[in-house]
Amino acid sequence: MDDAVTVRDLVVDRGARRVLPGLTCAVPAGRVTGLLGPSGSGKSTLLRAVVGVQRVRSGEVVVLGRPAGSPALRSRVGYVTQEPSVYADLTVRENLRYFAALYGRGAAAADAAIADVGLRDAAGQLVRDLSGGQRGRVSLASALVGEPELLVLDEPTVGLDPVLRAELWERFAALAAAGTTLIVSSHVMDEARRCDRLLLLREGELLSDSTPEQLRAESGTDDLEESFLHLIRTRQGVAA
Ligand SMILES: Nc1ncnc2c1ncn2[C@@H]1O[C@H](COP(=O)(O)OP(=O)(O)OP(=O)(O)O)[C@@H](O)[C@H]1O
Repeated sequence: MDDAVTVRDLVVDRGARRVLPGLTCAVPAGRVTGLLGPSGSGKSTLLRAVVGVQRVRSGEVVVLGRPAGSPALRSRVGYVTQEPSVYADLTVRENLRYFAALYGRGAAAADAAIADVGLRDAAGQLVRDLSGGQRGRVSLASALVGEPELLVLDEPTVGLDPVLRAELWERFAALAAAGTTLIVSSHVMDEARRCDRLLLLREGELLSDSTPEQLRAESGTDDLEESFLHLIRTRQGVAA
């Protein structure tokens, strides 16, 4: 299987801190890859490097065959940050029509993206009047509307209720089935089971690159949270 993203020996410093000390990993094309790890482990930093907005000290990040951040990737990669980046003084529909137009798409694509994130009933509302979770979904829709080949989503389900969260994960799986590559960061281990592949980060190091099934088998538990803890303890044991 082809890799949509390859990261080799990536070193990133943020402030005085070395956040990624030499990370090597890959993201398979047409799959949902979960990027998991505790708060501060470097997930957002890695995602920023993949979309080409992170200053890197050394190493290589190749995205869809080109260096991360290449102008040619702009319309092929969608990025949704933790902070919703949409226009508060426009309605949901106006936001989506605007983003659709940027990608050369029309009103039908905008409406479809609104429906995809479950906001049809709020389409006429100003974004500033929405809840935080709803605003996040508008941001997600603004990336979906461009139908990018690679979708990079930084904690897209934060603040969502379980029903919506499940619906979004179904949507991610459907996108992957249609050929889109998704990288989804989360620190909710429950979401790990919905991924085809899992990258587990801890303090900027890749603890594991496997599937949910492999992870469970290796640790002898069905609980992915337990598996993660098992992995950390094993590594600490090895390091001691
Ligand atoms: N602008 C910055 N200047 C200095 N250090 C930073 C900056 N942004 C992040 N860091 C540090 O880099 C480390 C990794 O941060 P990062 O946001 O990549 O982690 P994360 O795994 O995405 O965390 P979370 O799950 O909480 O979003 C943290 O220790 C953080 O304090």
